[in-house]
Amino acid sequence: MIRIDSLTQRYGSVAAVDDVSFAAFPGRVTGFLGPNGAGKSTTLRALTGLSTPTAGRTTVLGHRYQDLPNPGLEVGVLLDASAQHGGRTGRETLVLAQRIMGLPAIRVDEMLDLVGLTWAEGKRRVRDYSLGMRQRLGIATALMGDPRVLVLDEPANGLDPAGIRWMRDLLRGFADDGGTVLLSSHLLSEIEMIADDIIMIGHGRIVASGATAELLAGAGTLVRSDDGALLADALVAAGFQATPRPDGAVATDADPATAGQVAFRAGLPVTELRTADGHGLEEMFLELTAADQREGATPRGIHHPNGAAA
Ligand SMILES: Nc1ncnc2c1ncn2[C@@H]1O[C@H](COP(=O)(O)OP(=O)(O)OP(=O)(O)O)[C@@H](O)[C@H]1O
Repeated sequence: MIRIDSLTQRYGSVAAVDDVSFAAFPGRVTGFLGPNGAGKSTTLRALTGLSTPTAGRTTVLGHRYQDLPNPGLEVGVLLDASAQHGGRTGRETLVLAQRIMGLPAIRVDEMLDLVGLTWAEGKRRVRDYSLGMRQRLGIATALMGDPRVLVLDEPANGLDPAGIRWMRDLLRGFADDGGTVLLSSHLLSEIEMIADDIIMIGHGRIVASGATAELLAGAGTLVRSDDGALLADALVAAGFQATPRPDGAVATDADPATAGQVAFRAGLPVTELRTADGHGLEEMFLELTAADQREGATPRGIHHPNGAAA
């Protein structure tokens, strides 16, 4: 599990990330979606200990990344595939990672196989790799320590359609085996296809979050009580769909009056009850991306100004 709690990162007077909170859960692929410059990389850098946040806290599996004694065994990270040393071969890059993590040498060949890099490609220098090959090498490094969590910044960049499908299947399998995947992208179409949950960021703030299907449908009712899990159980028992959101609210296909009655019968005091007003995710994303709205855009619709993590 990954938690980002009230993270703020300022560069001078600019808040690249402004009071951001969310969580990524085991068994799920969480897509971190936002236009260029929204604050995705800044958040992931703070999460992986590469920068010290101005305020807030980030944890992976309950610990700060910096406090993990052998982080590669817990968290696979790929932030910038082009940052690998161009003078080393792909194989040398993996051997370094294998030795740093104290793993058996066989892992290098296993990882080359896993990411579809041939023996000959492994012998080539990274500077002669295509971006897609670098992404595969980066994913091989990230997976080498058999971690339970993956943090990937724009991993599909440079992959061809077959490569994107390969990566999608790989991440799906990783999550289905109980792993936690957090990956960023500036492409809604890519995130839609791969992510179970979406966290959307714009101008350094979370503007929408929740289960992908629910966000894309964008309608229904939003109901909140102190115990979101119990409330979701009660709604499901009453025959409705109910999805607990990372911020503690529950989205359901019950109408607001019915959702309120279900909560009342379950003895759960309702603290918020409203129609999820269906402002489409795509429209919101386009609004954020529109060049003429880069400054001062007011996100609407499924909007969680507090962005509280579950
Ligand atoms: N070291 C830095 N110094 C000053 N400003 C920075 C620094 N790093 C990032 N920023 C600014 O912070 C904002 C967020 O950048 P960030 O790289 O996190 O965005 P992003 O969502 O990852 O974008 P992209 O999709 O283009 O990678 C941008 O306005 C960027 O210019």
